[in-house]
Amino acid sequence: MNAVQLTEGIYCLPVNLESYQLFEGMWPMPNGISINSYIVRGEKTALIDLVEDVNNKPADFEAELASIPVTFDEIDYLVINHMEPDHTSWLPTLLQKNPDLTFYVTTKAADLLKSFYGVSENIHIVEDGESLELGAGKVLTFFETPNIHWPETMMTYEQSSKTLFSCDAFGSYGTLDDVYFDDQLSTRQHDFFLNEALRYYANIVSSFSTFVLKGIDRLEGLDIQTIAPSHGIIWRENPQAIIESYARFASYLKGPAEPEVTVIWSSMYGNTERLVKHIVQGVRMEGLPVHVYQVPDEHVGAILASAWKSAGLILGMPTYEYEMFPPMAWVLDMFRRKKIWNKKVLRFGSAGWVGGAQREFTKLTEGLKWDFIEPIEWKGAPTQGEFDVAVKQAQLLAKNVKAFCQA
Ligand SMILES: Cc1cc2nc3c(=O)[nH]c(=O)nc-3n(C[C@H](O)[C@H](O)[C@H](O)COP(=O)(O)O)c2cc1C
Repeated sequence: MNAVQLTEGIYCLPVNLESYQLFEGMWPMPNGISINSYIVRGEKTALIDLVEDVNNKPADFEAELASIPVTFDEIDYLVINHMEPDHTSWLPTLLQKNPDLTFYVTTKAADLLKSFYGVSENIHIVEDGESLELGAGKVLTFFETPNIHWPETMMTYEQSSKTLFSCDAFGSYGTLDDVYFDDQLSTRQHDFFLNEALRYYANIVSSFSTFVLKGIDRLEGLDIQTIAPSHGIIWRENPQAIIESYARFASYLKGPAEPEVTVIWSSMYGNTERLVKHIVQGVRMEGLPVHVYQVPDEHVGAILASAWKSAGLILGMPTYEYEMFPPMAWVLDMFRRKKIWNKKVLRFGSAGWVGGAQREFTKLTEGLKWDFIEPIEWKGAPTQGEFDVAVKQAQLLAKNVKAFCQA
């Protein structure tokens, strides 16, 4: 693949990771992901972010660099917006090819450069707002945006083209194959990338939502014509679309999220499962979209995206050894880690004798700022009475969600 030109002297070098890989070693990527590096060329040349040293992917990066053409010894500066290894793990090889390049990094990134790669020379630590003149009109300015997504993170802005190299912020899952810019997308592809942005956000960024909002505030007043993230599509027709999407995703932390309900259920022998269709019916009677996931069949990566976006959650799980069915406890632990907060919530589930799931549910959801309605728990098989209560409680939950979203 060739490098993709953004404008005179500025190129994207996207490298695709395939869908069989797990991102961060745990997140399924049904549509893969791209890792985008950028070249900015004035009289001097800067490389912004790097490729992961995995599955021979650096060979793609090298081919794209050669297509510009830029040789390794022509790279004067390596700007590292973010030290996570998906953007840096090929650094030792790059240094062998060009030992003379100068790093442009934040103070915290300099510490990580040493601990991850033993690099402590040729480092220029940038001040927040500092600029680097590359010549031929190209000027890079650096903005510290800590904790989107690691503490050392910064963004880089190229003044002449008004391009913001935003690293993980404004990124999405999904490979870049034959389209690279938002103006090349069909409506379907546009929706696809916004959905991939939501799933990426829920998996990778959601815990840092407060910092996302701070980062977006920090960019206030900056004339941004292009958002060039380190994952996914480049937004040059309407950069506000992805900025506003990220601001909206971040706002779900405090709620309300969207007027939708996510139902997540698990069942060993079908007693809990038998309530699901009545639950769904109750939500639909209130006219709200409802998304249904079975645990553990569905990976928590997909569930997180739906739960993050929904103002209402309904969770079904039976009792297992005096606690809840364990795969559901794992989902709830992930909800805690990823800050799935401020939701309207209903729980349902079958037990055999004394129960125990509800007790653990109460414990695991402490601190999530969830607003519960009366749970539905019964012994053994559900009766018509439980089916009726399921419809009624799901309807009540949906009503609460609507009121929450209108408030
Ligand atoms: C391995 C196992 C452990 C269980 N432990 C408990 C328990 O500690 N307390 C309880 O009240 N019921 C317990 N039960 C009974 C289930 O909660 C009960 O069968 C329930 O109806 C299962 O719901 P399901 O059909 O949706 O899986 C256990 C069942 C199994 C299979």
